[in-house]
Amino acid sequence: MSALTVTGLAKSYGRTPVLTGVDLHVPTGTTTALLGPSGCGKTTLLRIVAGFDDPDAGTVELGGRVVSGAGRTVPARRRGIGFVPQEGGLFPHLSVAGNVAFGLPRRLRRDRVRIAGLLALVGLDAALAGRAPHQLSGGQQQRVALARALAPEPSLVLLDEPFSSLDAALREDTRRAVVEALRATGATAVLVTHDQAEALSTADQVAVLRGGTLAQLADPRTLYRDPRDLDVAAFVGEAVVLDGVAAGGRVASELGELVLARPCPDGPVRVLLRPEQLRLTTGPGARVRDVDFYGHDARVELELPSGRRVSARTEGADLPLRGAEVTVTVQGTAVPFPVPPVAPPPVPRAPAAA
Ligand SMILES: Nc1ncnc2c1ncn2[C@@H]1O[C@H](COP(=O)(O)OP(=O)(O)OP(=O)(O)O)[C@@H](O)[C@H]1O
Repeated sequence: MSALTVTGLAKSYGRTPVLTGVDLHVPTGTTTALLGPSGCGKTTLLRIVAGFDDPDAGTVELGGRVVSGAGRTVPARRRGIGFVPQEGGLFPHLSVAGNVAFGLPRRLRRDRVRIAGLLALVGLDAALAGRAPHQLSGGQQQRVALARALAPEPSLVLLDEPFSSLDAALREDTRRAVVEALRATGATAVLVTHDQAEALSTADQVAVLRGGTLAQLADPRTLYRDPRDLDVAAFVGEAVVLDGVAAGGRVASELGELVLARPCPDGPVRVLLRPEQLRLTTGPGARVRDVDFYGHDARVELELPSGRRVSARTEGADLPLRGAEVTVTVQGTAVPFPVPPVAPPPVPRAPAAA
C-alpha cells in the first residue's frame, strides 16, 4: 500500500472551475473520507486520482511516484488502484467467486482457498461463492466488490459512495465490515461520501470539500470539535450558534457565561456549541417547541427568549413536553469565531482646492 499525495490540483469543465488548488495527503494504511455537498467536486477528484480524468494543473503522487501531472500520465490500469463504485458494479454473468477471482492474477484465479480468504476478509461466508450477484443483498454485493478490489493487493483503494444505495440497517453492518477489511489489509483508502456521520465514523481523517476547494482536512474529532469556520461546523453536525462578547477567555451569551475552547481576541464573537452540550432542567429560560424521540436519545428544539431556535440532544428517559419551559445549562466549552468588524463607509473625498 502507498501514500497518496495530491498537490495544487485544478480542473475545469469548459469555463467552470470544479477543483481549485486542492492539496491532500493520505498516509499509508489510513482511510480518508472526502466529504462535501453534491456537486462540490468529490467524484472529479476521485476520477483524477484513479486516472480516468486528467487534471488541468497539479500533481497526483502514489508512493512518491508522480502518476498525473508534471507532463506525466500513468494510465489507470497501471496505477494499481482498486475501485469500489456506488453499486457493486459486479459482472452479472460471473459468480461471486468469479467476480473476486477477476481481481486476482491469472495463475491464482482457481485458488479456492485464496478466494474463500478474501470473502472471509469482508465478512462473507464461502458458501456464497457459487451465487450469482443478483442472488445477493445490496450489502453483500458491496462486500464482494471490495473483495474484488482488494484481491490484487492494490496500492490504493477508492470507494465512491459505496453505501449510498443501502438501507440504514444494512449500511451500518456493511460499513463496519468494509472498515475492518481495510484495516486488516493495511489498505490506504479514499472514501467519497456526503454523509457526515459515515465520514466521521469511518475515516482516520476527513477532507471537507466546498465549492472545489479543501475547506478543512482533520481527524474526525478535531473536525467536529474544532472546525475551521461555522459553515464546516454546520456541515459536519448540528450546530448551536450564539452571539456574544468575548472577554478574557469567556463569553457572555444568551445561555450565560461560557468558557471559550481556544484563545480569542476580546470583542464580538459567534460561538459554537453542539446540541449534546445543552442540559435541560425544569425551570424558566427556554420554551420547548418540538421533541423528536429516537429511542436512544431525543432532539429537543428550543426557542430562547431572543426568539433564536436551537437544538438540544438529550437522553430519551426524561423528556420535557412540547410547550414546557426549561432551564438550559451548558456543559464544556464553546468554540469562538470572531465577528469581523463592519468596515466604516468610505469617507467622501474633499473637493480639490481651487
Ligand atoms: N464531464 C463533465 N462535464 C461537465 N461538467 C461536469 C462533468 N463532470 C462533472 N461536472 C460538473 O462538475 C461539478 C462537480 O461534479 P462532481 O461529480 O465531481 O461532484 P460531486 O461532489 O461528486 O457530486 P455528487 O455528490 O452529486 O456526486 C458539478 O457541477 C458537475 O455538474
